[in-house]
Amino acid sequence: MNATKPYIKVVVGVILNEQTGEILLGQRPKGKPWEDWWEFPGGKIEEGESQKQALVRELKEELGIDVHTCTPWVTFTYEYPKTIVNLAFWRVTGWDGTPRSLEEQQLAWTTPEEANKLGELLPASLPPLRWLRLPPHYAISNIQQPENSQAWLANLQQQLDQGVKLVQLREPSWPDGPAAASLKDVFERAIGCCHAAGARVLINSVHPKAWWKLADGVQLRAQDALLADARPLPEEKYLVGVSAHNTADALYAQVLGADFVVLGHVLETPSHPDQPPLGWDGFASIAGEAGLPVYAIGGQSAATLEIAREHGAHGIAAIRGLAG
Ligand SMILES: Nc1nc2c([nH]c(=O)n2[C@H]2C[C@H](O)[C@@H](COP(=O)(O)OP(=O)(O)OP(=O)(O)O)O2)c(=O)[nH]1
Ligand SMILES: [Mg+2]
Repeated sequence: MNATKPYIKVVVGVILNEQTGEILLGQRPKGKPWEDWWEFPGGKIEEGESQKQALVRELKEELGIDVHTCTPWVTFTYEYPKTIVNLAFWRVTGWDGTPRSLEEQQLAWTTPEEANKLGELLPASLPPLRWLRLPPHYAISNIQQPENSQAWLANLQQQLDQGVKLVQLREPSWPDGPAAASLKDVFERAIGCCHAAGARVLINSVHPKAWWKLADGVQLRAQDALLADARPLPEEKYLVGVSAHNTADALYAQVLGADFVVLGHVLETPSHPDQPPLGWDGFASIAGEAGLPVYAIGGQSAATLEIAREHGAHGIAAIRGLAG
């Protein structure tokens, strides 16, 4: 990056109506750089302010609302022709008052999918719109044995019925190996169930590369991500997730152009009894640097989604089912 450009720290609110999935965007006021371009409400962090203080102040100034529920989401840096902007995106889910235009800017509620119909969006705001399409729950398979396949498929169907929209197929210890034809059969059936329910499926990189495109993308193990020198599947059609255990793994996911990170394990978990957990503070400090949406993994269930979000998670990933 060019060090002579001004470096601006900005906080941005993803104001989310959790019932409809809509977000609030605004058009930049006349007379400002990028006038008339659409953006998330927000602005520059002032000297001595925390991100949260700046967020609350900006949304009061621009929209007249009093934010009471918000959590850090993704922070990343974007280089414009004349400036370098560090953008801290926060999810805003609770506020008093009705957003109204206080800077003569147009406002619009829209979905992440439809946002581009409003007009031109600030370039740095496009990745967040893509990330917002990632669901809060990421279910991970745990079939283990061919004889468990039927019961597991039934359990998968139950999770899909409960609204799970993202699934990872990961069977590193399949008896005939992770490339077995018997496993491919089960995966093909699982992919069929997921697609019928409008859910996307990623295949773990322990399985043959030829299988990844049967699904909607790949979940790279940390060690496989470090060996890749480019994103292994194109962005238009596929998702790429990266598993991370530390800051270096998470930063490398960003270098690869991955869509998201799965970071853990956060809490004690029977699947990793020997390694110490990151804990929520360890998770938060790595997630804050990842520059991508981060799923928390390790000891997660629906009951931990809120605490995960308070520590900067996009959502949670779990193999033991996400209910309860
Ligand atoms: N608010 C906001 N700013 C964004 C987004 N994407 C993006 O690149 N930016 C950049 C544009 C600007 O360079 C900077 C935010 O500056 P701003 O002009 O909104 O700052 P401000 O509200 O404090 O306004 P001002 O008092 O300085 O006029 O961040 C976004 O989605 N929302
Ligand atoms: Mg602003």
